[in-house]
Order: sequence, then C-alpha cells, then structure tokens
Amino acid sequence: MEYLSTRGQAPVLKFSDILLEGLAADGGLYVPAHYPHIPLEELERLSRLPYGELAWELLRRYLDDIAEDDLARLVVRTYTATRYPFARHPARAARITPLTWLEEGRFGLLELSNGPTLAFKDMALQLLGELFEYVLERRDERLNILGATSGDTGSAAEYAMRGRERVQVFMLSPAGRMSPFQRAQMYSLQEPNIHNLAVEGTFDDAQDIVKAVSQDAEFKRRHRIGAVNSINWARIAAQVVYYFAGYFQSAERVGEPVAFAVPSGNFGNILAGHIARQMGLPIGCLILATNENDVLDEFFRTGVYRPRASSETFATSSPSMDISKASNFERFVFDLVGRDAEALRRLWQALETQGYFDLKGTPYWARLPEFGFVSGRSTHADRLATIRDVWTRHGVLIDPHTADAVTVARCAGIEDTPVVVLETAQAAKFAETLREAVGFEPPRPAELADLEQRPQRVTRLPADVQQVKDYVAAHA
Ligand SMILES: Cc1ncc(COP(=O)(O)O)c(C=O)c1O
Ligand SMILES: N[C@@H](CCOP(=O)(O)O)C(=O)O
Repeated sequence: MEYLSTRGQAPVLKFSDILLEGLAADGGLYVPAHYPHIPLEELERLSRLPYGELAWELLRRYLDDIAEDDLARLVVRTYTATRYPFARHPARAARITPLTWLEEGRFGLLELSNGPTLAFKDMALQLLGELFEYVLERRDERLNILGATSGDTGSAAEYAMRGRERVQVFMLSPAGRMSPFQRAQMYSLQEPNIHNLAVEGTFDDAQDIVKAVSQDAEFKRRHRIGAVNSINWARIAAQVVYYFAGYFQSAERVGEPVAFAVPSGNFGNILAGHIARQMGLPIGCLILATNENDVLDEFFRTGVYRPRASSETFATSSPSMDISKASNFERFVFDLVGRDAEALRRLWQALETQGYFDLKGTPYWARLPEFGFVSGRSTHADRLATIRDVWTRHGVLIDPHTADAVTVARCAGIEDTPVVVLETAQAAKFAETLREAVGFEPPRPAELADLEQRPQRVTRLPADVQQVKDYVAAHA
C-alpha cells in the first residue's frame, strides 16, 4: 500500500515510513492510496475470528511492508485479555471489545475502554508501542514522540511506551483542564523516557504546537520527531478494527446494517468508522456526537466548518472532547472532495485566511449524504440526565463522553437498525461528574486505588512553540 498526503505535496511513502514520519512534510495527513474492499463472503469469514486474528486480517491490508508472520505475532500478542482486563463482565474480557446491550438487539454499548488506562485510546496505542519497537529495532533508530492530549491519548501513549528503549515521549496536556484521575495517570509515571509538559492553554493550542514543531523540517529531522496522535495513520488503522468487531457482535445477520454512535472531538474515532464503511462494512449511519464544543455538529448541520479560538473553547464535563479544531476532519474532507488535493488545499487556505469554509451549495455538500453522517450535541445537563437514566434503568455506569453519544443517539430517531454506542472511557476516570449524576463515586480497578496519591512529575510551560522546542532539544 502507498500512502499520500491529503495536501498532495509530500513524498508518497510506505507504511513503516509514515509510522515514523507522523505529519506529512506539506502539513497534510497521510492516507492510504485506496481503501481495500471486503466483499460480503469475506465478511462472513471474518465474523468468526477472535479479535486478534480479525485485527491481523484487516491490518495486513494496510501495514503491508511488515512481514505477515511478524505482524501476526505483534497483533495477536497485543489483543489479549491480559492487556485489556477491565471488562464490565470479566468472563467477556477475551472478546477484547465486548458488547453490552441496554436494549437487547436494539441499543448497545461497545466496550472500548478495558485496557490499562481505561479509555479507547489503548485499543490503538498498545499496538503502536509494539510497531514502533519493531520498526525502530530493524532500522536501528530512535524516535522522540511529541504528542498532545486532552486527557486520554497522553496516558494511553505513555503506558504503551514507558520503559521502551528506543522511544522518548514528550506529551503536552492542557493545564487544569483534565480530571484529577487523568492527570494522575500521566504525571505519576516516573520512567525517564516519559516527559509530561502541562501547557497553559487548550488541547487545540497543544495540537497546534505539535504541528508547528513537526513542520520545522530541520528540527524534525535533527531530533527525529514522531507522532502518537491520530495524525499518525497507524492509530486510525488500528481503530478501524473495532467497528468490524462491534458490527459482528450486533448485526442480526452479516450484511444487515448497524448504526454506530461516536463521541467525537478530534474526529479520529469516527473517521475510523467512515473508513470501515468505505471498506464495505454495512454501517447504516455514523452518528457523530459532540459536547458543547460543537464545531463538528455545526458542520454536519450547516456545511460551515469554523474552528474556534481557544478563548471560545469551553471547559466541559466531557473534557477529552474539548476540541474546536478537529485534526482528522482533513482526512474526511479529502474523501468528500473526491481525493482532490488541490481542492483540499484551497479549503485549508480559506481556513487560514478567513477562518472558515462553507460547503453549502457546492457539489461536495450534495455528496455528503452518501457518507451516512448524522450529528448532534449534548450539554452538561444532558450528560448528567443520561448517566442517571442509564444507571437507574439498566444498572450500567457510563462515563460523560459515552453519555454524550447515548444522548445524541437517542435523539437521532433510528428505529430500523441496531444502534451501537462506542464506549470510549470508563466512568472511574470522571468521579466528580459521576457523583453529581448518580450520587456516588464509580468503582475503579483495585490496582488504581491510590492513583491520585502517587507522587507526580510534570513541567509547566506557556503555549509557546519555541519553549517546547527548547525543552525537547534539551531532553531528547
Ligand atoms: C473518552 C473520549 N471520548 C471521545 C473522544 C473523541 O474522540 P476523537 O478525538 O477521536 O474524535 C476522546 C478523545 O479523543 C476521548 O478521550
Ligand atoms: N481526546 C484526545 C485528543 C487527542 O486525540 P487523538 O486521537 O488525535 O490522539 C485525548 O484524550 O487526548
């Protein structure tokens, strides 16, 4: 498989190169030259495989410059119940992403947050840890990973990379905008290859810094800068797998449509659903849910994409989705404009010069229904009411991000297909909001009982590209 940049002005590369490259040299994001199509009879066969084998079958189509046997070994050893032990019902942990029906056959939760950091980011990042080590060892290279987090990517990346000899992680997090549990997960890590930098700003500021540093070609080359955010295509590829796993658990028959509801911020999670759909998975529709930071909902309702400034980005009770500039949206728009890199560049130029683009009235907007998106937003009051309702009626505790998707999915009025909500984090990460909703704190795994009491290690920095570069240069 060849990979090209959405902006069309960077070299075409193979998978192992883009794994280490992260952001493309022209500022775009790497995408595969095509999405492999999986016919119905092949879907039937895949539906009978355990998660690890399913992952290998799908990933080998994208990661095709890694020897198939080696990839099988890396993938199968990643997707085990030992790495993803925290299933709602321990007997179902072997499924890796078990489905919990709230209404049998009609409305369910796909558990994606049973890994070490209790968020769906572990689904891809545990594999990325293995892939980085494999490729770096074969090339005898090292990598300095620069990442940005709104709360969950950071800990998942750090847990996956800690102690790995050839990798250092520099993770920017928005100071004061994550839950105490999320902060403690990252800042309590003491491994010398982990560097936590609390930036005075929002997630978008942090992500802008990551992109600015990555676009300084000389700095990137000198310090061998790589990415763990969904900038990195390997993240998206690994996330595609759980749509297949969720589909096979929920469809009455292979071939029948299923809708997926996805709590969204940086657009990586739902982009993976879009790709699964392009590959032939019978996804009826993709229900995109935002919190009060509703830039993406605005686009799907009006055709206007208007990223907002940090000063207009609210700190909400689903903090990991406090994002107003969705990085991966660029990959979707690339498909929407018929993979025309020049058209894509014109739209991103408009973002630079006028702060928005408007697709209403264009042929692109007319094509949008083909892609099956439905969208909606949720507020603090909605998420509290939903958490309370799901607990009272079903005895199931959900986290605030999942609650946003449940809220929006319930309003979407989909009656004719099962609806599967992606459960992106465990309630334990957001104790304060859960207490407000149901009156008690959610249980957590015994091994994390003292998490917030552990000593923390973090460096505070202003949201300034040069200061981040200086820090990386001094510690890389
Ligand atoms: C718990 C949780 N839910 C949902 C999201 C949104 O996912 P995405 O940024 O891929 O749209 C995030 C952050 O990425 C998250 O951490
Ligand atoms: N919500 C994320 C933000 C980063 O998204 P990513 O998927 O691009 O890594 C987080 O929790 O950090």
